[in-house]
Amino acid sequence: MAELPRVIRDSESLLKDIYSTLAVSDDAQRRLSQPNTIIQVAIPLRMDDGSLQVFKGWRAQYDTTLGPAKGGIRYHPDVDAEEVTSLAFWMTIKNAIVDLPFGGGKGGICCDPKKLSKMELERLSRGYIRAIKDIIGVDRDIPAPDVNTNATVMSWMADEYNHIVRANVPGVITGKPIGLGGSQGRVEATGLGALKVLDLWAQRQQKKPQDLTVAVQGFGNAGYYFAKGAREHGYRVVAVSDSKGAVYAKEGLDPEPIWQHKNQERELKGFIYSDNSVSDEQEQQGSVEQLTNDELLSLDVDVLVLAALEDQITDENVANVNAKAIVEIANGPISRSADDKLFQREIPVLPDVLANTGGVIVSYMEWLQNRSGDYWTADTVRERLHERLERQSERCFEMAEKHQVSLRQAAYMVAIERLATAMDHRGTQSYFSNGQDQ
Ligand SMILES: NC(=O)C1=CN([C@@H]2O[C@H](COP(=O)(O)OP(=O)(O)OC[C@H]3O[C@@H](n4cnc5c(N)ncnc54)[C@H](O)[C@@H]3O)[C@@H](O)[C@H]2O)C=CC1
Ligand SMILES: O=C(O)CCC(=O)C(=O)O
Repeated sequence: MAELPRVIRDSESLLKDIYSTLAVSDDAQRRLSQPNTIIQVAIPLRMDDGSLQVFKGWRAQYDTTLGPAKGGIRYHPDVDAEEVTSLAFWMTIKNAIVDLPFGGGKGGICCDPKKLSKMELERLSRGYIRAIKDIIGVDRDIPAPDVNTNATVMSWMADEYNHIVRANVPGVITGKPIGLGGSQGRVEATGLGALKVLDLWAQRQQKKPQDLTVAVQGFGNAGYYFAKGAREHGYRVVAVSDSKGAVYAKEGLDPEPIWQHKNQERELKGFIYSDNSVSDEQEQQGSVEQLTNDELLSLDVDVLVLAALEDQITDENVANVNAKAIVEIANGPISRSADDKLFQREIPVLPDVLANTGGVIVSYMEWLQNRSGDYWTADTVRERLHERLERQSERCFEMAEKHQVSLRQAAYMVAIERLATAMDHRGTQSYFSNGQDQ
């Protein structure tokens, strides 16, 4: 990569503002401006028809001052070195915000998993681990799920790593299935963590869930659990979308039958017309409409939740946003300049680096449980998740009020204060997760 990754170029003005408010040493500023390690690997895959394809994969470790790198693995046709580096930067920031003893990493394979059979997917996942085995490890870099990867993929990966090192090391990967070292509560943690952050923010604004309408872009793992939990907490979820389209009901949707439909058909489209599993309530209302993705993004709702991918709100469509507040569950769904425009319009954004930390927090708990061999109940996981989110969200809310800045800027300030202090204490001869002394 000839120049700095886009996320760093885009964050330049945000970081500059932070450096002018907080006393951040020049050394720490320089360190934060460059990724630590990024490797590109080739993964040969024998296809079911006997042919050979070679896939490109990456693992980036942006910074490991606070601990081993931590972050998910994404399977998507758009994955490239720049994307994983940006995502690893955000992991560095978010792990620092919620005070985890981890640095930031992210990985991915450029592929379309929908076009691979289950056996091909397993061989590809195992091949990826063989290719990156030297830079991961329970105290080095701990991958986890992200877009298009799940607990089954994580169990293949952990199993492959165990074969390589000839030992059972469940803590090298988190997000595994329960029974194979997975933690209670990990699958739903990202969506429910974001809901907790929204609850805390709404409480502070003296807003009640019953008075708030919600639209969710991205009805995948995170979006589904968010929508389900939001409905249970009393919010009115009026719309959800996936990559092919959206459904809308003014009176509110029940996410459960929509999720069943999506799992059967692999898309939301056609939900109301072809599906018998529609809830009684929806049937009585008979009012579920199909919308385009663009229409969902411009709905006049109290809360728009972005739970799909990066760059969904940009200069091109930010003027169409009619929501009163936005929650980012996806990483980087709002471009930097669109974010500035939302701030000028006084539309608060609960930023990704705080709102989507539920997943990595429960991954941390899984890692702790794997290391101790002592497994916790779902209640214990939930209580600890809520307690950490309450403490760290309050810190961000207070920082925003004290400095009269956006919640994103406040969250970055919390992270950079922690990172810079650790970097200054640590000095320049740091051990890096790639195993090299620098
Ligand atoms: N799974 C996790 O633990 C975490 C996920 N995230 C982020 O949350 C986001 C979603 O992750 P998952 O739910 O795990 O992925 P997923 O793959 O389960 O779901 C993504 C959903 O977004 C939909 N989608 C894609 N493009 C869309 C578009 N243009 N409009 C509407 N929907 C679209 C897909 O159809 C799919 O339903 C990603 O950005 C991920 O990085 C962040 C933190 C943790
Ligand atoms: O669970 C983890 O370790 C990280 C999840 C992730 O990739 C993310 O928060 O974006």
